Amino acid sequence: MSEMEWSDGLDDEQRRAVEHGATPLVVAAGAGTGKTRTLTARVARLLDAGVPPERVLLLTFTRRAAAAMTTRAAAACARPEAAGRLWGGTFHAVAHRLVAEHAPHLGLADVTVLDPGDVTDLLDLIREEHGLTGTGRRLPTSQSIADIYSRAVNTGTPARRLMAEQFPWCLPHADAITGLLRDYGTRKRARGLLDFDDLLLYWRALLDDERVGPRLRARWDWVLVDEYQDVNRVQVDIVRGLRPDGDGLTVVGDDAQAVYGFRGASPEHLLSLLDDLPKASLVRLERNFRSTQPVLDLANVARPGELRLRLVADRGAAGERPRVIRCRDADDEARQVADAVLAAHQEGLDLREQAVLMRTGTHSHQLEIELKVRSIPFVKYGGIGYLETAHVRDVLAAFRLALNPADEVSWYRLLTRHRAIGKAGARTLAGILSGTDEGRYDEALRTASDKARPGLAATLDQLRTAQSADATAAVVEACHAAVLPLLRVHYADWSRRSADIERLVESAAGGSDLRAFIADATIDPANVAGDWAKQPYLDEDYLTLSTIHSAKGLEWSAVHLIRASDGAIPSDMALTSDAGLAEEERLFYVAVTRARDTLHVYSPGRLPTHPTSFHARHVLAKPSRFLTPEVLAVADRVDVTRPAAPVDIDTDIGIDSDIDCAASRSATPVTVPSMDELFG
Ligand SMILES: Nc1ncnc2c1ncn2[C@@H]1O[C@H](COP(=O)(O)OP(=O)(O)OP(=O)(O)O)[C@@H](O)[C@H]1O
Repeated sequence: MSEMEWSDGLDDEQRRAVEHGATPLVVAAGAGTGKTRTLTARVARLLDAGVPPERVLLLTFTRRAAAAMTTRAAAACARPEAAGRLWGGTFHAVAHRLVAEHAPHLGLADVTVLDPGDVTDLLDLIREEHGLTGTGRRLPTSQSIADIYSRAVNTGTPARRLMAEQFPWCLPHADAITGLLRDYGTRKRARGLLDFDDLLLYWRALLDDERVGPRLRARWDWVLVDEYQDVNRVQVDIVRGLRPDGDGLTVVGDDAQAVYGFRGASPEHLLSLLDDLPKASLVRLERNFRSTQPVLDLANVARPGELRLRLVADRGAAGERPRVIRCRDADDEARQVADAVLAAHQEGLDLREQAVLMRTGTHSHQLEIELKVRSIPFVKYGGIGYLETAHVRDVLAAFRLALNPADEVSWYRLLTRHRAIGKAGARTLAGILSGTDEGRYDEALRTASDKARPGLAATLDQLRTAQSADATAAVVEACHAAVLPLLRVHYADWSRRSADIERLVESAAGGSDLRAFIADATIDPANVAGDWAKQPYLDEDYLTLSTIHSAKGLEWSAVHLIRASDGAIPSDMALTSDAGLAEEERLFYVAVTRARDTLHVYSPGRLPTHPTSFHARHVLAKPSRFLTPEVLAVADRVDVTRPAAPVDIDTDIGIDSDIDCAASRSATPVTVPSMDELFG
């Protein structure tokens, strides 16, 4: 009945991909060519052909994408019940399900997942033992150490080499850091803790195991992977382990949109799949359903990568040429953007249809001030994800303590939220509270300072109640009561955060399995805030400010790309390596392909040396090297600089890159290979 529905409106190439048989299929899909629609239709076709939903595994980069695709696929073939039976989710979520299912084979009594913030907390907790505390000299942050760990594990690079190449300021502490990282691995194993990288390493180990591997492989006939250009080495091994000869495998990706090199991803993985699987077919999607041809003309000349896709607009040749706007400085840039946004709004374009994209979250500081002054509501995404969800993680820490009073990392986290408890005090108290001693709560109170004691006593009271409660709702309520006063102490914007927390608490209390709730919320933290956060402080209509990373996969009618100056895009942090520079070029491509109708690219000639200070020194900046003569030839150039601004010297600006983290390993009957050799 439903063929028409799932195949409705597909173009010829999309249809070829959807109707392809069981041999391996690589879909090279340019920006805006309907990857999502194609993958969804392929799943729907499989279901329509009678494939049992549980034989299909769909791996995506966000939970939201998986949910949307499985629901739509099931609906398109009139089998809504199939949505819940399909295996769909992020690599980490599916890994968690499988690792939990095979916990006994892995020698794990329980599976407790550490999110990237917990990893930093655990490193913070144990760094003192490795001589990495004190105020006598500048020391690497726990965040930097977590980054070193994760990159070493994800790329198989020894930590010392990695430090020499990418974290030179950490090299004087190399011995202490490698010692700390070995200890980190040991502690995790001893406590049954798994970080995000462990989830993938354990999944790979299960596939490599001679008893479990064949059973896992036999579970699915069809494996579909979205955004394959963003998989790392371990994820490649998992996909190949699931479908060794490639039969039933479909991967979709775009080598020009690979932007997760810092997590060990590489566009090479997409390209090498074609070499590794001789039976593989390649379908190229080049018809773009998003943008006007003038926007695509710019995207096509800016496009890096091997696949050489040339996008053609389904909408025909008409459209406004992109503009490259040369402005004097960051303030000027902010005014230009605000003017353009308001002008478009006056002409009827909702703010929601407009976005400002930037390489790094700190680039919009001047613009945010300008928007506030001119009463333009906006919401900002990216770059501050973990800080934004810090309060969510505080509640999760309380939930974990309700289930497991020996969880030292969660104690540490909650203790650092108290008035008058610093990191050193939190380390000592976490050691006491996570012990087995009957009188540990009293001992902790005796150890705490006079100032800290009342707050700590209140927290411990509530947690004791939570630990002895049976019903999930009662556990959740006591945890909520424990955390609320801490939010007030710790966060200036606590009232907004406590509104978020109420949603989260309601949702947790409504379920029966708090353990599963915690695991879900830990594995997909950004979605937790997105799904449950109320946003009462926003107008109905607001402008989006986003890092390019967070804008991936999204689209707006009008896109303003700011700071297209060398040192910002490409980020000066990336200029030291060819690979880094290539990734910046792909980010530029991702940014320009988000625009449907209007694309404005701004290039200030002077940039502040510090993102937030009003008295910051300014340095001169060249236009981004990605604004090549070919790019400029397909754009209208607008110069709003004053003649006085010279622009021909090198940049010297210190701009952070927004970097994610995570880290990992462990062992037992199913052998997970040791990563310790990386930390020698
Ligand atoms: N066959 C089609 N006919 C009409 N519109 C389509 C078709 N396929 C996709 N689209 C539309 O094109 C737009 C882009 O699709 P989608 O978001 O799936 O692209 P994408 O390939 O994932 O893009 P990107 O890689 O840039 O994120 C969407 O608005 C989608 O509805």
